[in-house]
Amino acid sequence: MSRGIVCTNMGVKAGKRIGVKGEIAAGAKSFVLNLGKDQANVVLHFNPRFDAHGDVRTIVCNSMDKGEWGAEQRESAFPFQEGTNVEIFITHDPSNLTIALPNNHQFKFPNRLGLQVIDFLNADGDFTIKSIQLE
Ligand SMILES: CCCO[C@@H]1O[C@H](CO)[C@@H](O[C@@H]2O[C@H](CO)[C@H](O)[C@H](OCc3cn(Cc4ccccc4)nn3)[C@H]2O)[C@H](O)[C@H]1NC(C)=O
Repeated sequence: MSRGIVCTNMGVKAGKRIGVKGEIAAGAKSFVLNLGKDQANVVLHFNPRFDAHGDVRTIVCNSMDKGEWGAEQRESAFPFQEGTNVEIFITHDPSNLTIALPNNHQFKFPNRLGLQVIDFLNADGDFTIKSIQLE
């Protein structure tokens, strides 16, 4: 499995929206989007698990601060199908990130790092990014 795309110096300020469009592989087990300052300071680790680490069709989110994981947060909605294209939108403010998913699902995750600018994004696992929109 190839490691995914890495974006740096994105300069996305609070209130701006990041749109990530990509393809979920057929037979997908899990994929990751990490957003933050850099790979050791991740304000959102977004990890839909089709079947991984004992989780089935569950979105697991976390943060990483100076290389240390925070507490996991699990979401009930799982509007993903393996082998399909999907678009995910992320916005942030000083308190929260808002993640908009297909089928009008949306949830919030705390901005534990108090990050004001998102510079880093990477993808990993069974997901191929096709486009990234900064608006
Ligand atoms: C109950 C005691 C064990 O707890 C388990 O501990 C696992 C290991 O720490 C937890 O799994 C980790 O959860 C982290 C978030 O809290 C991350 O998701 C860890 O994965 C990091 C990662 C791997 N990759 C590469 C990758 C990603 C997707 C597919 C293929 C490769 N990219 N980021 C993932 O390994 C897993 O979420 C956790 N489960 C629970 C219920 O707490």
